[in-house]
Amino acid sequence: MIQLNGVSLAYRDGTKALNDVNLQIKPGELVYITGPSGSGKTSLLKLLMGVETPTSGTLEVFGVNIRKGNARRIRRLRKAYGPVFQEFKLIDGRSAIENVMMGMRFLGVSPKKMRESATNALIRVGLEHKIKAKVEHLSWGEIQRVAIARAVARKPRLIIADEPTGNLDHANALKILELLTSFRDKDTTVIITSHATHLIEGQAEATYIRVNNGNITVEQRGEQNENTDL
Ligand SMILES: Nc1ncnc2c1ncn2[C@@H]1O[C@H](COP(=O)(O)OP(=O)(O)OP(=O)(O)O)[C@@H](O)[C@H]1O
Repeated sequence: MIQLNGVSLAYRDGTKALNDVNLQIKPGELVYITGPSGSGKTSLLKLLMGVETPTSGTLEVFGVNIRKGNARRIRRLRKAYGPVFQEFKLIDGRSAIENVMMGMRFLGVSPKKMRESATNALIRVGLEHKIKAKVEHLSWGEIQRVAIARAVARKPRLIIADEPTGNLDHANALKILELLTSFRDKDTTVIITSHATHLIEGQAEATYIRVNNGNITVEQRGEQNENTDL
């Protein structure tokens, strides 16, 4: 469960990124975050990841209070995340599988198990033929798939993807969204930010968070919120 009560975030220079956000995300939800550039989408993700802490209000992720002074528990909480962020670049000169395994370094998993999970994740994203390919030789769509494999090989409870469709044409963007959403199950929450509202609006079962100038509105479609406690 993710719970935000009256959460605001102001950066050190005084920029107010989020104002009084109230939100609850249940296990197994598919959540899209949309909104114009600079509206606060990434700031919201940074809070959920514990990279930033609320300036006011309370934020709890899987029972961990995201606040200053709670760094150790937040670090441990990060094992439950599967981040697909542009900033976490893949490492050139290394193969797809090496990159996926690097994402699992701090999980305390044996090298054999890491290789097995990484191989399965690459197969799941359709890259079985590129397992040993150096990432700099891959297409942009394939790079996104490696990034997704790196996230899901961690067997996360929360997959967070920031603009995963950027730089992709319509058909490939749709495939990446389909792939990401396919990892949602009753224990795995998937949160995706996107500018591309035309790509994501069609979902029958999803929660839409629209961010505008630091304020959010939430629309829930379909049954997913009824069933998550079963
Ligand atoms: N580290 C920071 N210090 C100061 N201001 C910041 C910082 N990061 C973001 N901001 C500001 O906070 C506001 C929200 O930014 P944020 O990155 O969350 O927007 P966004 O909706 O993700 O935008 P985009 O779609 O362009 O990525 C913007 O005004 C931005 O300039």
